[in-house]
Amino acid sequence: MPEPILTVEHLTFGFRGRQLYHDLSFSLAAGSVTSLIGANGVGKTTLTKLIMGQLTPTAGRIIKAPQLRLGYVPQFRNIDPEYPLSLRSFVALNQMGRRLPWHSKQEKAAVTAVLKETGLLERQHQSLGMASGGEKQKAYLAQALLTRPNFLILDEATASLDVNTKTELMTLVNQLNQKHGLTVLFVTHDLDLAKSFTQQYLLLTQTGYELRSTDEMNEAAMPKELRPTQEVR
Ligand SMILES: Nc1ncnc2c1ncn2[C@@H]1O[C@H](COP(=O)(O)OP(=O)(O)OP(=O)(O)O)[C@@H](O)[C@H]1O
Repeated sequence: MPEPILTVEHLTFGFRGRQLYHDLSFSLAAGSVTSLIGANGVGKTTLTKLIMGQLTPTAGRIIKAPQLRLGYVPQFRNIDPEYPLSLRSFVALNQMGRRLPWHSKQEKAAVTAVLKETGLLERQHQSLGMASGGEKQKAYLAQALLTRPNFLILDEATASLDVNTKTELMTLVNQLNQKHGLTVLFVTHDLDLAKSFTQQYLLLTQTGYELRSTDEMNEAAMPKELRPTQEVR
């Protein structure tokens, strides 16, 4: 069993008197692919914020392995067709801490590498505003990959994509997992995607939680809101 890259111990947290988790404990092995599932409002995004250090636990602790480097792919939001940047320039926005006002050779090579890895290289000069939903989502993924994370949180990253595009994105995420040993935490409502593309699931409910292999997932026992696959409107 690989070392845990993240351990949550006895976590308690809530907002204004409403407790979201009480005594939540689990650990994620380096290189594991986990879906984080649960009904609307149960606290999935809040848990990702606690992991990213944007919120502080009321009790308990979150232990990160020293080598952990987090990347975050946000929920897909459509982008104005007039958005002025190309896919390439959008991805390069995440090149933080540049000392020079222009991109060095190495920085350009790093952008090219992530564009290639996400299959966007040929379309790099396409405007982001006019790109397809799948290309936009891959651009967010490429942007997150630019900082070379070894732990990627995808927050409902596929929610408004069509089935083929969701499958393509998750196939790419699985390839990154296999090639680089990337640990993945995939926040989703989609049980089919969780079963097909993740090894285990962390289910949050109002009364507790469970972390199990997706092979053992019993869809009929899942919270009602999760059972039908959410489809694209
Ligand atoms: N900053 C905040 N202040 C107060 N309440 C908050 C705050 N952020 C979230 N909440 C509440 O905490 C609960 C959990 O929110 P969270 O976004 O983590 O749920 P979620 O499981 O990700 O939901 P969804 O599936 O709808 O995205 C919700 O009731 C939400 O309204």
